[in-house]
Amino acid sequence: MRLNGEISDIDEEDEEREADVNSIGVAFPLPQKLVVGYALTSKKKKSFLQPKLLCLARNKGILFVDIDRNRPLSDQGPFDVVLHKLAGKEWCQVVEDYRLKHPEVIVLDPPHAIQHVYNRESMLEDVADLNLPECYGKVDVPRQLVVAEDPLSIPVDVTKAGLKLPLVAKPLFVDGSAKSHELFIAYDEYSLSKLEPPFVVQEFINHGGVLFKVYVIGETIKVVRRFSLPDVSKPELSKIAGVFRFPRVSCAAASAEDANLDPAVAELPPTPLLERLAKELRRRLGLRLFNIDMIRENGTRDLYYVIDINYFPGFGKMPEYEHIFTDFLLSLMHSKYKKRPGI
Ligand SMILES: Nc1ncnc2c1ncn2[C@@H]1O[C@H](COP(=O)(O)OP(=O)(O)OP(=O)(O)O)[C@@H](O)[C@H]1O
Ligand SMILES: O=P(O)(O)O[C@H]1[C@H](O)[C@@H](O)[C@H](OP(=O)(O)O)[C@@H](OP(=O)(O)O)[C@H]1O
Ligand SMILES: [Mg+2]
Ligand SMILES: [Mg+2]
Repeated sequence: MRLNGEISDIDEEDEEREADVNSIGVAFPLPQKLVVGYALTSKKKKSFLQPKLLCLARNKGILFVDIDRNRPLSDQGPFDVVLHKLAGKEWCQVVEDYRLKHPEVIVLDPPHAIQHVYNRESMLEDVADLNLPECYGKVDVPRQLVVAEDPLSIPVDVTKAGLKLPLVAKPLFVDGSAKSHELFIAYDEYSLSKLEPPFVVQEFINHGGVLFKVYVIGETIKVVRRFSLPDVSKPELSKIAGVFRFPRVSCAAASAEDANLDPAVAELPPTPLLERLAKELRRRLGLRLFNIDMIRENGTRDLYYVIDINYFPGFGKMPEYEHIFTDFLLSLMHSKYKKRPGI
């Protein structure tokens, strides 16, 4: 099946099969309700556009079409939905201009909203402002400060801000590169002066070595457990000095779903808490596709910290993402048509 010269996810063999069936008149053409243009890195295409997703989508009448970055976006399609995650200011501008010119197309998600979570300072601001009712637990963010340029002033700034050791340093900007996911643990504030700004310095929260990844796709949420960095004990802290580098720590982290964990560590955050958090963040961030990394302070039952928010994360690792994502796309269409006057 071709669409304005674009090749869809249906491969040639499938095309032939479809044509054969249609030519002898024993079946109707597959229903086509929704065209989704995608602009993704090859890594993302591989992890997200898996055969199972494409097959399910096709059965539901959803067609994924690869956007050609070398041609104007408006000349391609027409699309019902544009799904994108590519780095660079130029690309952001292309998508922003397209959104203004084509308000009828649902763009996932608006570039300005994505930029907001590509900065580790603004990323957590909305969580800090939330003030959710505390009936199911308290959600906070670790205390942090931004080191913009002068690393020599860090020890004084850390003391002034009252940050407790150990500390985590993370690059301020997230741009999809391996370097922007490099993390440092500092056992003393002086060692941080060796790092290259800009970065954020955050308090390390002991959390029993398990992290909760809360995936959000529209109104659906799904939480999984992942192994995380181990706790730092007081004796360890007093014995060790220096700063230690962890390249791409979260990506390397394995699933902890089937692990034999201490029940107090393994217990998932309460669903009503996660639902409220996701709903509020969806609204405040203006994003529909993201995940929230949450930890529970070790030794507490209900003190949670959000440490990271990722735009259009690795949904390929989310259980049942194929069904959830395709249903989400269809729901977008339903709400779009419901909004039309007279329909
Ligand atoms: N403040 C903290 N306290 C304790 N552990 C932390 C803290 N911040 C980060 N970590 C640990 O380091 C990991 C990586 O940190 P973070 O999630 O911020 O980085 P990232 O590169 O943005 O990850 P992702 O691949 O999810 O985008 C976390 O998954 C967690 O295991
Ligand atoms: O799903 P989690 O564990 O959160 O990890 C994701 C990161 O948060 C994303 O930043 C990665 O996507 P990009 O490589 O497109 O930034 C994303 O890459 P992927 O989609 O290729 O798996 C993941 O590494
Ligand atoms: Mg993370
Ligand atoms: Mg992240």
